[in-house]
Amino acid sequence: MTASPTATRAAQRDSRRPSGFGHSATSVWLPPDPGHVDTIAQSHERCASLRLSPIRPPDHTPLMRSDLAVARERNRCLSLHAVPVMEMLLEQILATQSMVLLTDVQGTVLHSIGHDDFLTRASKVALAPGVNWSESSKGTNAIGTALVTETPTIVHADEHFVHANQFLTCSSSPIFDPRGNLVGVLDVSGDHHSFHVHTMGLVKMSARMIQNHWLIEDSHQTLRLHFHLRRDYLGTLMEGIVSVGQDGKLLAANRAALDMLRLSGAALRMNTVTGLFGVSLGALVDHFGSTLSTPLELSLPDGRQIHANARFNGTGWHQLGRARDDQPEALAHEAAREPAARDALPDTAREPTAHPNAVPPSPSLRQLQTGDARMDDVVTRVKRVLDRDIPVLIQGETGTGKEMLARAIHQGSRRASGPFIAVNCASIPETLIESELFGYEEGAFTGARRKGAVGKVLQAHGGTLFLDEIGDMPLGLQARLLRVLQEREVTPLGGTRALPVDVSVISATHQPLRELIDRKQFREDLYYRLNGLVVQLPALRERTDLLALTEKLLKRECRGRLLRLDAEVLRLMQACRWPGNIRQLATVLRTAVAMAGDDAVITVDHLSEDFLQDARRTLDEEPASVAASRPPVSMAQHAEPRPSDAAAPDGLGSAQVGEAPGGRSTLHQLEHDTVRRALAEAGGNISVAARRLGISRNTIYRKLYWPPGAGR
Ligand SMILES: Nc1ncnc2c1ncn2[C@@H]1O[C@H](COP(=O)(O)OP(=O)(O)OP(=O)(O)O)[C@@H](O)[C@H]1O
Repeated sequence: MTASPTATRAAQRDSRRPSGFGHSATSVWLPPDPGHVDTIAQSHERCASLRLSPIRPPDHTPLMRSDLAVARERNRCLSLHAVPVMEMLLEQILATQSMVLLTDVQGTVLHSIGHDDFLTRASKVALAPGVNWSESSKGTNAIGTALVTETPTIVHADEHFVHANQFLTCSSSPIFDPRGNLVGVLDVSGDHHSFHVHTMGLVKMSARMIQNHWLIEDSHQTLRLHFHLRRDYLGTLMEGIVSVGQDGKLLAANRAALDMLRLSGAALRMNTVTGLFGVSLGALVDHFGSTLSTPLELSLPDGRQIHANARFNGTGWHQLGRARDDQPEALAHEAAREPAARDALPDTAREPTAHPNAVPPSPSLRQLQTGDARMDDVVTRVKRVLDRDIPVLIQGETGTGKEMLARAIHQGSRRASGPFIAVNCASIPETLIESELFGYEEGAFTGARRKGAVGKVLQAHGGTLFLDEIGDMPLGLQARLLRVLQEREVTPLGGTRALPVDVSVISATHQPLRELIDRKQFREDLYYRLNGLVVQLPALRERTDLLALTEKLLKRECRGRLLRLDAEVLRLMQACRWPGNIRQLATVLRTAVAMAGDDAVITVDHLSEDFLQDARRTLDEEPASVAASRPPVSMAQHAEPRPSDAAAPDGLGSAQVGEAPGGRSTLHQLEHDTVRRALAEAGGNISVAARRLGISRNTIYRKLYWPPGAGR
């Protein structure tokens, strides 16, 4: 049985009955285990070495609203799976005057819900969305410390480093995505008088629920193996779950599985079901495909016995059976590799092709050209250095599509069949970047994960390593990265053997690296190693293809439905400064599509309050001349689209302006007239007209000089 929210809710209800947790019963605080005291002591040492003050109130400034919106969008999958569980968790602890918080991997609170009385007190110490609760910002606290140790953590009363936080009792559990990456923290915080011994258990169970739900949702057309060392734990939140691809490779796992298998997420993906469980995919399909199958007893490579059940998300077991029959070589190869595959050698360090739902599909470079001249130029320049071993440095504000471009470069290169490994240097806690990048040998350090792990650099072997937010890489590590790039070999932490590695490097930043060099925050030699080709992505407000991009994203969000934006919406979109760039545009459209329900037209009523405020503020502030120069938006000024118009491949306006032939304007004539008028108004300056119309110069030429029906 899978851990369904309902079943678990019942289990939780039962488990709390004897203690009377449902009413305001509290417990006496006792350190949960001997390791707890060490954890707190080590955290206090870290805080002291960071020169944090226990007395001075820490900085509570929350993120700006637009930055919080960006952080939430970045963590959309996490929120999607966590928020329903948070609500359920709150129901369980309602009587304890506490609150439930969700943070991202940097410790920034994304969502908080809770008891009204406590919310008022909590707001004084800024347990609120947008505020950062990492250890380096707030000292020892359950969220920050759980992020460092990657284990469930309680911090009670005066265990908090900062005195102002000592009225709190907090229980946190880290959350890992289906690939084993730490992505955030779930936390319950309340007044320390309301401490309850079962809170930590509830938080841990809720975190497991989030992870299992995410993993199960993410595993399409894959077989899932649910297992445990004890048969009676099958079907509980304690069971391990791994998803297996059609070629027998392991794709994802929950934390319980990784712990039982004693593997990191990256090492898991180098294994096959045969290698780890001693049974082929075909045998599993045969056994569990029958109606009355019973759990199987399987052996792990170290001899431990486990009990396993299997589930399948997809059209049916027979699909997997067919995949198995179609790929005898893959299975033979799988059988031949057996347990040796768990050694993380560089030539086996290729990731299997990621699960189709795990990462967004990579666009081609051509698909990034939607009519903006600066983007055209970026793509042209990037194409010239493809496969020439020239590192690319992508600069641009947040959300401008830096990672999307990096994926497109990888996709267009000879390395496309190799892995694309992205490392966000800003979102990994500073203390973990080194191990995350270079990996570590078993027993290399204490206080965090103790098993060995393959670093991201080695995982990218044969493919592309994407170093996002490179400007945030700590100075000390920059020297180490430079050495790896120069010598093309990596020595994991605690290891002695250097492993050769072949990666193509793309890095990205929103920071002016040259200024960082002047301020001695970025190494000049590393800069010159990374900047073979530097490209600058334009901010959305500078792009001339807002309408084309909007159409593309709207199509993506509508999934085949017919929807258009009305004139006022388009006017506001053109006025908006888009601080979150394309990411923000995508979010605004996604929300609007959802709010529109069955309506055929998106109106101002469907837009989020945040966006409306930003756009209206800009409109209020800008001089009348700027507003007057804004091009008329054709989409909104014409009749309702007919179904056949929706498929028009052109920009938003044109897709909606088709009119019946026979005396009235054709689509082409309307476009032609609009372009001519804009050109006349711009005094014949094609660049100005292009900018005002939101299309590229090339499109202007096409619209003016190509006959109707000619290819675009
Ligand atoms: N050309 C594009 N077409 C459609 N969607 C795009 C395009 N460029 C970016 N996006 C979307 O915008 C969002 C942000 O893109 P991406 O993560 O590549 O930006 P980024 O510059 O790397 O952001 P950050 O600096 O915050 O890491 C993603 O959801 C992506 O799918």
